[in-house]
Amino acid sequence: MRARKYLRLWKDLLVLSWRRVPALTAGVFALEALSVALTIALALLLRSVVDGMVHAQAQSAVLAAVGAALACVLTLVVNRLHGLIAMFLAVGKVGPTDVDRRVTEDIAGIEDIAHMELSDYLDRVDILRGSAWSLVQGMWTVVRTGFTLVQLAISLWILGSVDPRLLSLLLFAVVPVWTDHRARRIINAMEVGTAEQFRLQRHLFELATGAGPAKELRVAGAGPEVTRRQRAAWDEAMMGRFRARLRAALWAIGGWVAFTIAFTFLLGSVISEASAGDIVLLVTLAVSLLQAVHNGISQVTTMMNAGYHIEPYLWLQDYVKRQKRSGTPIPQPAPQRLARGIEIRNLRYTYPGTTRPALDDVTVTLPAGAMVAVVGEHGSGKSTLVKMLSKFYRPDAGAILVDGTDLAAIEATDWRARTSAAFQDFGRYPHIALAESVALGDLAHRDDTARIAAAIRAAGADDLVAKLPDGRETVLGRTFGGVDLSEGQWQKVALARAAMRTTPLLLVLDEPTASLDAPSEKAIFDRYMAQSKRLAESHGAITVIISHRFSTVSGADLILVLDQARLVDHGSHEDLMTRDSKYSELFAAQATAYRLPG
Ligand SMILES: Nc1ncnc2c1ncn2[C@@H]1O[C@H](COP(=O)(O)OP(=O)(O)OP(=O)(O)O)[C@@H](O)[C@H]1O
Repeated sequence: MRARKYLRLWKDLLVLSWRRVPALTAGVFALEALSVALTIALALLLRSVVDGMVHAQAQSAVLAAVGAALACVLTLVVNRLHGLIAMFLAVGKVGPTDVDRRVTEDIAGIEDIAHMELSDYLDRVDILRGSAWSLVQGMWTVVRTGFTLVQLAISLWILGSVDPRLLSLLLFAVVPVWTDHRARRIINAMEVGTAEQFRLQRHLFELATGAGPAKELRVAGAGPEVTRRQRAAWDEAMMGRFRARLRAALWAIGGWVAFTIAFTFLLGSVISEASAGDIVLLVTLAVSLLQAVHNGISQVTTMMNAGYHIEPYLWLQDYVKRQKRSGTPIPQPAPQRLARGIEIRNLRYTYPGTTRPALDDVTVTLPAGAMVAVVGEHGSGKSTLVKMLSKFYRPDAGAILVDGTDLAAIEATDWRARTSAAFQDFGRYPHIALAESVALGDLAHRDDTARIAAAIRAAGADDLVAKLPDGRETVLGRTFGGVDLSEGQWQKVALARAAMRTTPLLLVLDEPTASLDAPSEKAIFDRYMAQSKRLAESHGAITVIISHRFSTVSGADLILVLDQARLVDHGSHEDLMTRDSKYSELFAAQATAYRLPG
């Protein structure tokens, strides 16, 4: 089963290579065949040289010598060309462009984002990152191994014709192949086993050296501790690797020692019964046989090495297939407008790798056209709820019904096209101009400058644009030589992105003003209130806003109060304030702290 999958993958890659670079692909095959022919020809020509000399046939000896010299020169040329074409051009052209693209398309093709939190997935993607060339190289190694086997078979046939005992060399050759295989397996298991430690140490390294966390680490004096942990993670991973490599090396050396002893013994026993020409042929072929076995072994090793990349690649393909299969067979389009609203029914969700649900048995209806606020303490499940409304995760239990249709049955891309969102952990995209960054909110309208300008205005980012050296065309972020922004300014760009879509059914604002000053916050909220009303009137859109500032949510039509993954209360501000609710408790606490009017 596994072998069949490997063969199918190699066949796919060969077909891909043929389609993409047919001349180079044919060239590699031709060079491989030529290389085998030259090796055998050289051995036979050398025998003719010696036999010609022994039997005083000068002319045939000279001719054979010229042929042998030509074969040597050609072998050198073929080897050079092979290295250039096979490894540099064929692998380089197909690997990064086609295979890497397949991997990113596969990953992007998964509807939800739950896999991005699975360590299983992360470990494998870590291995696959930038290693597409290795998959293609693996395929070419298989082709090369095929030609090596042909060379081996011809060499053995000629050796057998001199003395059949020499055929037993093949049996001895199996020993180092097997021990090398074992060694590779030990190394593969170790690579996967230590991937998490390496990811951890890389993360800690970035933490210790990155500009972002530098301030916090210095103030807290946590730098040495982060460095200590990074070193510990590195040492543990390296020690694991060292031990595995040592064991692997012992296996490999053992196999080679056994083979060399057998080879020497066999040569010694047949050399006395052969003619002078045969002896030259035998030695030449034995050397080439040894070379072929050695090549075969290193090719098998490379193939095993490719297995290290093939396994995660196949796992990812299977995973993508399973995910796609588990979706709705015939997804439905999102409605044009919301008539009733979104019904959340007994919703439960637990993040992969955790045991406590982030949302548990949440039931509530968000009426069409409503402005809904979600409040609750940190970690109560607010962001999880809006991410589920955006169809990023599949519920463990319960459902989200959009005008009566299960969200799970609605085409994800269609639903996302009708969703506008500014998330708490918004993206920065520090390599493109501000206008382009805003246009990412709705790529279909990326050239609509009027819409981009309106989105910037809606997010209150006009002032920011006025201050930038090239206005909307200013490249943002220091990483690529652009202008860096403050946290609040980045957040305004994210908000502008969320304002690009003019007809969303769902507008999600997860702490949209957390990094903004009070006047900006007030102005933006007033604008969002107005926008929310406009969207509600035109197509029944629902706005869901998460905020820790109670003064801003009190105007919402419906307030959801989450506490430890559960919905503990819901209603309007007035409703909730008249009751002895978690909301009134939190509101009172904040009012005392900020002297809010009740
Ligand atoms: N990617 C994740 N993997 C595992 N657990 C997570 C993940 N994201 C959130 N959680 C956990 O789920 C629970 C709810 O998190 P969520 O982010 O929804 O809370 P929140 O109310 O939005 O918090 P905050 O106000 O701090 O943003 C928390 O216990 C959190 O630790």
